[in-house]
Amino acid sequence: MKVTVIGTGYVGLVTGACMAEWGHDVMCLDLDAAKIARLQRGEVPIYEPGLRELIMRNQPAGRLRFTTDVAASVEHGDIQFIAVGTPPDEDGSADLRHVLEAARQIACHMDSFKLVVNKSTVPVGTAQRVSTLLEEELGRRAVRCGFAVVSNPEFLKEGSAVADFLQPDRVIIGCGSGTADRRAREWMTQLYAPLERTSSQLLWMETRSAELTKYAANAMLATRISLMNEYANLAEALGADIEEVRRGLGSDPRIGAHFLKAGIGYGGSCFPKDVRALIRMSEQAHVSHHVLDAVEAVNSRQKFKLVEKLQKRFGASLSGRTVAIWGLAFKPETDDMREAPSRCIVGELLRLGAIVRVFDPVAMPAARRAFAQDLAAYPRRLANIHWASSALDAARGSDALLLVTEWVEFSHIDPVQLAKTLSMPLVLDGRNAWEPSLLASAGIEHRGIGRIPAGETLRTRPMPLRRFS
Ligand SMILES: NC(=O)c1ccc[n+]([C@@H]2O[C@H](COP(=O)([O-])OP(=O)(O)OC[C@H]3O[C@@H](n4cnc5c(N)ncnc54)[C@H](O)[C@@H]3O)[C@@H](O)[C@H]2O)c1
Ligand SMILES: O=c1ccn([C@@H]2O[C@H](COP(=O)(O)OP(=O)(O)O[C@H]3O[C@H](CO)[C@@H](O)[C@H](O)[C@H]3O)[C@@H](O)[C@H]2O)c(=O)[nH]1
Repeated sequence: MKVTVIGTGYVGLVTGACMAEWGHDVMCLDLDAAKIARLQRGEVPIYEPGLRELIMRNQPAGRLRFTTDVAASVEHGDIQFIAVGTPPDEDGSADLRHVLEAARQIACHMDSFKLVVNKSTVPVGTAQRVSTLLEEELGRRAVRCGFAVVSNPEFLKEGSAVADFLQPDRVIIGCGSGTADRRAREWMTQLYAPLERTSSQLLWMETRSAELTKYAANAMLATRISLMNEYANLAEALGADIEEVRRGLGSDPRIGAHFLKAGIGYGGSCFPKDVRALIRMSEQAHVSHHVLDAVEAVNSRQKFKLVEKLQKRFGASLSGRTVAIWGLAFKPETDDMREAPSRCIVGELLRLGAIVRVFDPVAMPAARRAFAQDLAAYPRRLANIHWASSALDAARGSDALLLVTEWVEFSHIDPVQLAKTLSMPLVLDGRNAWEPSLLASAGIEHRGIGRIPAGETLRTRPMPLRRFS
């Protein structure tokens, strides 16, 4: 099928490359000329495992093309995917500027039936707004051609985006019931036909339900994380171990084992903005949102957990202290720095006077841009970031090591060598990536999130509960 994908970010590029892999004839449009030029040269502007291989295979085969030419891209695709960003507006609601602009581009150039598929994460009612905009624009141009708008939210995760797209748990499609919608249903079924091989399910529903499902899913996952972080803080206070609690909880099939990892909070381009957007949607609908408020509040606090632990150890000011940070991206296997907890942590450490030695296996260039932006008003603080060449280089001479992103390569580092490299053998593990006993055997003091430190038991640990007895 002839498909156009508008926007070549994480979602658009993965969608385009995967659809080409399925044999569809795909043209990807972006207004960012530099990005398109790189893609045309065969350079992949983001780090996403497996994506380069897909592009390298499908671009020379002529199934995947990149353009900045709006008219050509509208002409190309019978199916027009909108996969542009929906960043948070000042009040937390999703900014639909790019989505509506993409819809306008289609309307200004289309002269035959088009199926417009919304892949961006958008508030309930957006498909309706896109339909109205198309109708108005076509009316203005006095062009009589039909269209349908469907909602097809994307659930891929960064770091495993290609695999998630090619083998999704399910594909949600929100569709109306008019004549044009029947054609939309047929085309969407053909488009996703390759999924039959993986027995992934197409779930059809009302357009508004599809739009809400996307936010509801992200907020549900964010809720699990915040609740686990609250349990972790409680475990720490009561002398329990959150990893044992997690095993116990996750083995109940009603709860399930996924997304129960406590840590320093969720980040990324989706959970934080989507929880906020759902709060805003609830406000606008005059519906209470206590749970969502709490999810966000817990997450904001959790990002500072490691700094609080450092301050407990070294005092309120960290002036004169050197702190190593392992991992900057918001999660492993991506270079995405959007709402990465590292940004809060590094910013706070610098504010408290520390020198920070940072390392990330792939996100160093993106992190340089992010910190330059965050610290634009504080050039002296920015100068206190040392950009290390390796994980051990970051640890060299540091008073403590903070594990912020759990890249697998960090878990392979020899604890004995690490102990020798640090000036004080203290590791604050923000992702509970290490067994405390492993580091303890090398003489390193390990403090996780909600974990019992090696060698400490209920009997040896001062119990805060005694205060109440
Ligand atoms: N990143 C994810 O993991 C993920 C997963 C699922 C859903 N989503 C949602 O998908 C949407 C896209 O997210 P993303 O992370 O890919 O965004 P992104 O910011 O990485 O990329 C968006 C791209 O769209 C381009 N663009 C903007 N307006 C355009 C226009 N009018 N015409 C052509 N190109 C245009 C931009 O130049 C940019 O390259 C968002 O709504 C997001 O919430 C993201
Ligand atoms: O048990 C867990 C799982 C995740 N996280 C954190 O949660 C954040 C988000 O992680 P993840 O969901 O793996 O990455 P994203 O790429 O942001 O994907 C989410 O957001 C996308 C954009 O909407 C959706 O498509 C995905 O389904 C949804 O998982 C990261 O900071 C993780 O460190 C935890 O703290 N504990």
